[in-house]
Amino acid sequence: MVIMTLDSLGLQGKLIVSCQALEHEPLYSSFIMGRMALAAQQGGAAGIRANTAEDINEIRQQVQLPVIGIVKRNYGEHPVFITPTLKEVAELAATGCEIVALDATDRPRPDGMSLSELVRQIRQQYPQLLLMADVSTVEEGLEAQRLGFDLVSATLVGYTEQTKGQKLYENDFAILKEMLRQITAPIVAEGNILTPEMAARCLELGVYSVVVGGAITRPQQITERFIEQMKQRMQG
Ligand SMILES: CC(=O)N[C@H](C=O)[C@@H](O)[C@H](O)[C@H](O)COP(=O)(O)O
Repeated sequence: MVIMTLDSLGLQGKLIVSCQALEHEPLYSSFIMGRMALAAQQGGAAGIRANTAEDINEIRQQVQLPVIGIVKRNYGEHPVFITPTLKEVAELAATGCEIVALDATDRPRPDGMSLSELVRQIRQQYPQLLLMADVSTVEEGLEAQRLGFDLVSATLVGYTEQTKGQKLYENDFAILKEMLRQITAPIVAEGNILTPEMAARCLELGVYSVVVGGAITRPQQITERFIEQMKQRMQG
């Protein structure tokens, strides 16, 4: 078993492209996500973030880049859906992905396991995996650091009850700045990074890596933004 260090993956200062499409989305297909990843690699991405073992297996056939794996799974009405339990971690470990990202918010998990116990069990069973904490607040980031996560990502800013309506880029990435001030673990900028300028700004602020999803791999979102700008210009 090869134990990777984070630095050996070459993600520092680089772009990671999230290639995800859920069941209700037009590009829902492992084949298409594999090709999205290939396009990202050709464009110079240093890593890929992807959802489900099926997509990751296809992506790993197409590209040689490190993969951050997640499994989005809904347990009833439960709000925690990014790699919620050990079951999803086991599915990801089987793909050989280098990093597993999981919900590290302070919300209860669907199986009732605490975050610290989950991390303990993952470290014991899958010592080869690097762990990324998807958080929504500075406090959650600090707790993730305390639990020994290898990376802390702002993925869930705006997506929890506590942060509803917030956008990561607001006030020149104020939350990110606060995370960088208080947390010494590598910080990842992820979520609503819509332009190359925003990605560059995050790096300038000192994040370890930037993850961009929809602005590169969700054409329905990209189309909407074009239309919105065009409408605004013609009305204004
Ligand atoms: C909140 C949530 O479910 N985030 C997910 C996490 O993997 C993905 O749907 C996002 O696409 C990803 O975080 C990248 O963000 P954006 O697509 O905004 O660049």
